[in-house]
Amino acid sequence: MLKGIHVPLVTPFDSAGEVAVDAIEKLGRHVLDNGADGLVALGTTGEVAVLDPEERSRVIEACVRVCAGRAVLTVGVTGNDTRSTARALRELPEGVHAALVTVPYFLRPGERGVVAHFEALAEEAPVPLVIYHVPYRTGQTLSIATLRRLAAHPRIVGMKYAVGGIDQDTVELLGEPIDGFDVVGGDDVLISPMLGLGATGGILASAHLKTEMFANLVYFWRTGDAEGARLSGHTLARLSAALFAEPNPAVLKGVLHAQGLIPTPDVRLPLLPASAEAVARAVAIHDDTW
Ligand SMILES: O=C(O)C1=N[C@H](C(=O)O)C[C@H](O)C1
Repeated sequence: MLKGIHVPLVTPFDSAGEVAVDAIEKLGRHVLDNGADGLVALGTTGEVAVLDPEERSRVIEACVRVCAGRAVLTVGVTGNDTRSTARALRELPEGVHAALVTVPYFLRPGERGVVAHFEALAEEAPVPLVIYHVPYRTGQTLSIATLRRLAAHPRIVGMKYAVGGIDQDTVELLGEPIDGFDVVGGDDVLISPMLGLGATGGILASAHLKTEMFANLVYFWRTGDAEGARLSGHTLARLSAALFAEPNPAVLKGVLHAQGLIPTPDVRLPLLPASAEAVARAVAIHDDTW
């Protein structure tokens, strides 16, 4: 289900600070036209934490319209308590294909708690689950044994793996692929080595830009063109590093606005707008990338 490039859409705001639904649709169509395999609504990049429930629904509905009949739509469902996360999952509308569910953050319930959480959610969810494993944000590490146990669940179909590096666990996890379970990269700068090790794709904020090149990167690794993959991987990593120079998605929104793809570069507090220098640097690297 999670093969190729999936773009976690930013949530554009208009000049009055409201969610710009038209811009979501325009941007979603733009990245799909340029080779993305799917969209992710309400990711970290979509500033899910600062949207109220009604805004979240409007974002999901816009993405359902964009993806209908043409692409995979995954929706981020955040929460660190099992009951309210299960409720949010049950409320997902038709047209959503999978839910990206974060390992419970901040509480640090331990590995057994994490397994119990996901097993309970998998029973209730109307769509398959993709686990978002990002220990530097959640504060909860997971062993290989736990990852494999979760992967064996028939309703858990993949994992966005973003541990901030590539270590022995990464190599072990990708070294023995599990049938029906896709591991996708979620640390943008590391996507090329992750694909080289066997990740099936990526959920990458950076892929709003140079989407076709990101799609080609997946294709190069899949078809064994190591030279092409290495070259585009290094080039795209430079772009990603510039986009993540300040807290995501501030710089990315600055670049998308500079390109006329979203009406304002605005983010909501506690995020601050990107500095002019960071945006100018990312624009320069972007314009120099092919
Ligand atoms: O929203 C997402 O999904 C992503 N969030 C990550 C982050 O903000 O740290 C980055 C990744 O590109 C996708």
